[in-house]
Amino acid sequence: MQNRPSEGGALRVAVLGAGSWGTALAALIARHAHQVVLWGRDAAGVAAIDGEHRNPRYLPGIALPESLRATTDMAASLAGADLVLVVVPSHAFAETLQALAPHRPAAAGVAWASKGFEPGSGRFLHEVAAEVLGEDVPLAVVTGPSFAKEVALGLPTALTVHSDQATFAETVAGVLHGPSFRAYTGDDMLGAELGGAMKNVLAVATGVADGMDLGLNARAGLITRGLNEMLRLNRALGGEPETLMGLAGLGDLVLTCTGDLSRNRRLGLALGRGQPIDEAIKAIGQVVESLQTADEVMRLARRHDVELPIAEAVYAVLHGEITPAEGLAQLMARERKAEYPTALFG
Ligand SMILES: NC(=O)C1=CN([C@@H]2O[C@H](COP(=O)(O)OP(=O)(O)OC[C@H]3O[C@@H](n4cnc5c(N)ncnc54)[C@H](OP(=O)(O)O)[C@@H]3O)[C@@H](O)[C@H]2O)C=CC1
Ligand SMILES: O=C(CO)COP(=O)(O)O
Repeated sequence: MQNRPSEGGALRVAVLGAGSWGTALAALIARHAHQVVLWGRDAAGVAAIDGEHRNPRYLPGIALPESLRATTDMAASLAGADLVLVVVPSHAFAETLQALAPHRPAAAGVAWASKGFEPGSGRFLHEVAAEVLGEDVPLAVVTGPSFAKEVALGLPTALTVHSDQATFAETVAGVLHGPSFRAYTGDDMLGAELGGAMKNVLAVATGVADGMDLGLNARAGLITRGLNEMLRLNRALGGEPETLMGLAGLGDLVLTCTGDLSRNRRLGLALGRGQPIDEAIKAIGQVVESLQTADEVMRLARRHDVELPIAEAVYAVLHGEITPAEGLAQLMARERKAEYPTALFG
């Protein structure tokens, strides 16, 4: 792996995490003529990306740009970087930030495309980032409906970049935006992260329902009432409702609840068909964020006294406390009530 000097207008971007999403985003940014170095911890995977321009484990059969460089040396990936994009699973987020901190060039802001919370604490990733990196480092979250495979294939995609610093959101959106990729911006990191995390839990619920052949009405009902759960927790936490009605919330919820490329939906499908959870996780063979996120969503819900019946049923199914059939019975037996007992907007 050899770094080249950057040319006019092109930024140097370090992408940390060489799984399916990190590789797809690195390839997208490299196709936009920026200089991208992808860091991964697996030497064989990195060698295939750097030398053969492919990632056989995570994006089989997809050609990557020849300009995309890859390395297992994190310090080398960060040398001269204008921008850092972290794309590891949420459980590895804090340790990756700690590892990158000493090598981050002073001017490089840090964005991430991971979806979830810090396991065990329920902390948002922007809270973790501010603590590890310090309050002065520009931070941004990249989120929205975006399956890695489709982005890697160059299919049209729209997502959103939220930051407290408008200029940093513009910088991050600027490297992502291109002929087949629309990157919007916003300033609500909390709402954006909440949507991206919660949709994974709700995708398990619709997967379970579809696995049990409960029909299309059940699926639409779960998506809509799931959105309501997102909005209720978001209101208690102080996020903007508009964020949840956009790409970071509704958009990603619809994608993940209906698209079979979703690993969280596939976990739900397997559980709904009666497959044991360990077998299902092994068969998926990639990160399934809901396994940690369900715990953290319920931790936040209890802390803020918000009722989330669908997320709670998913939590109980994932922990083997109830069967999918019992989860369904539990949801259907709930009291009849107003659709909006309290206003969610305004
Ligand atoms: N895939 C997608 O379509 C999308 C994913 N996301 C989010 O992106 C994040 C990453 O997921 P994704 O790329 O899909 O996951 P994958 O399962 O495709 O890949 C996981 C990657 O993370 C690496 N990894 C695992 N643990 C660690 C660790 N402790 N330190 C460093 N690297 C580690 C793996 O390395 P190794 O191979 O060595 O195990 C692998 O490169 C998740 O939060 C996910 O929700 C968001 C939008 C779309
Ligand atoms: O976040 C995603 C799409 O936006 C990917 O979803 P899964 O993690 O369920 O595969």
